[in-house]
Formats: sequence, C-alpha cells, structure tokens
Amino acid sequence: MQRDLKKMVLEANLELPQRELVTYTWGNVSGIDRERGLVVIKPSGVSYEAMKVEDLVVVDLEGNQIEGELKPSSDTSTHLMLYKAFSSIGGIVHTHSTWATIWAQMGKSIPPLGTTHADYFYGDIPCTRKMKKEEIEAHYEKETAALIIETFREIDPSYIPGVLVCNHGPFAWGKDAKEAVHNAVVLEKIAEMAYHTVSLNDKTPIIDDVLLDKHFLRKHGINAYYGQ
Ligand SMILES: O=C(CO)[C@@H](O)[C@@H](O)COP(=O)(O)O
Repeated sequence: MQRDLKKMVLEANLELPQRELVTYTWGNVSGIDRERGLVVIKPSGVSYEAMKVEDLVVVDLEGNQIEGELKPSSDTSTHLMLYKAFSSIGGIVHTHSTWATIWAQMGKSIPPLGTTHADYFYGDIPCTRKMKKEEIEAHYEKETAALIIETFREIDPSYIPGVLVCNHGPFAWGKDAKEAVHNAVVLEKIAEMAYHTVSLNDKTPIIDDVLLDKHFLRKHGINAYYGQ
C-alpha cells in the first residue's frame, strides 16, 4: 500500500484531537486507493497520542484485512459502504464533535443560515431519520451507512460533503482524507454558529438561493474563481 496514502490518513486522524473534534479514541478517518480497491483506516480503540503509521489497517472493499496487525475501526463497514455508494469521495471522517452531535441528537438538519455554510455546503446539512430498532439490532455499522445512503438518494455528496446521523453524530467526506477532515472542522464550526443563530432568533431566515449559489459556486463550480 502506498506509504503516502497511509501518511495522509495518519495525519488526518491526528488532526481530529488537534482540532478538538474528538475526545479519547472517539472518531475515525479513512482514505481509499480506488485503483487498488484498498482502504486505509484507523485501528480501533487506539489512542491518537500513541498512533503510528504502522498501526493503520488496510482492508479491501469487502472488509478483508490486507495489512496491519491491529483490528480496524469498529466503523469500518460504514466507511466501506459509503465508498461503494459515493464514487466521488476519497476520504471519510466520523466524529462526535460537540455542536454537530447536538444537532444530530436533536434530529435536525442544519439549514444554510449564512455564507460560511454556503462556501462548503450547497444546502441543508441533512440529518438522517432515526434508526429503527430492527436496524440497530441488525448489522449496526452497515445500517448506519444505509441510512446515510438513503438520506442522499436525491443529494450529490460532492455538493453536501457531510451528514448528521440521528442520535449519533456527524460523518464528513472529501476528495481525500485531508479534505474530509477539513470539511468536518467546517461542519463543526457551522453547527456551532447555527445553534447560536437559531437560539438568538428562531425565525432567522435561511439565505436566498442567489447568495447560496454565489458562495458555493465561486468555490466549487465549473467557473470557480476562489483561491489561486
Ligand atoms: O462513533 C463511534 C462509536 O459510535 C466511534 O467514533 C468510536 O467508538 C471510535 O471507534 P473506533 O476506535 O474507530 O473503533
């Protein structure tokens, strides 16, 4: 497995505590080598402070362990199903970051209330429906992915690079593990600002489509002109 992919996935995992998106061993980041059909993911339950590149686990898209001595993240099945369903993504992160988890526990999608949101998410950051008892009792991690895929039936994941799993927490993604964590950091900041905005004025207007278009498309559209 390419060492540079492993290095990126390690650095992305280490950024979770650095950005205060996780506590203890919560959360996980993976990255995919689509040419080889292999995924690098964090080992389960290992402290970030002690994590080394050789601790990372490599699995194929069926979940067979290809490299690594440790057990892969307990959320590995969720990551694998999302890679299969969303062909445009190259990295996935799951956290229990405080403000995004508050919205997930409320079971509420985050509406676009400002241009910060519009710069990264082309509309609501959706919250999934509640998971049914029988789904929880089945293969929980696969059912979590199925819930996200169901929520994105009509949504292009490259326009909305994140989701809130009801009663659980956020997942975010990007073209690679580094961008997935960037989107997770932004999702958390948007969740915090939206929470306070709605607390101050629960009738706060969502932004007009024209402003949503302006901000999202100047960064992500075919005629994007943001940055160098
Ligand atoms: O969300 C959860 C559990 O719901 C995970 O973030 C957390 O337990 C981390 O698990 P792993 O260490 O990745 O197996």
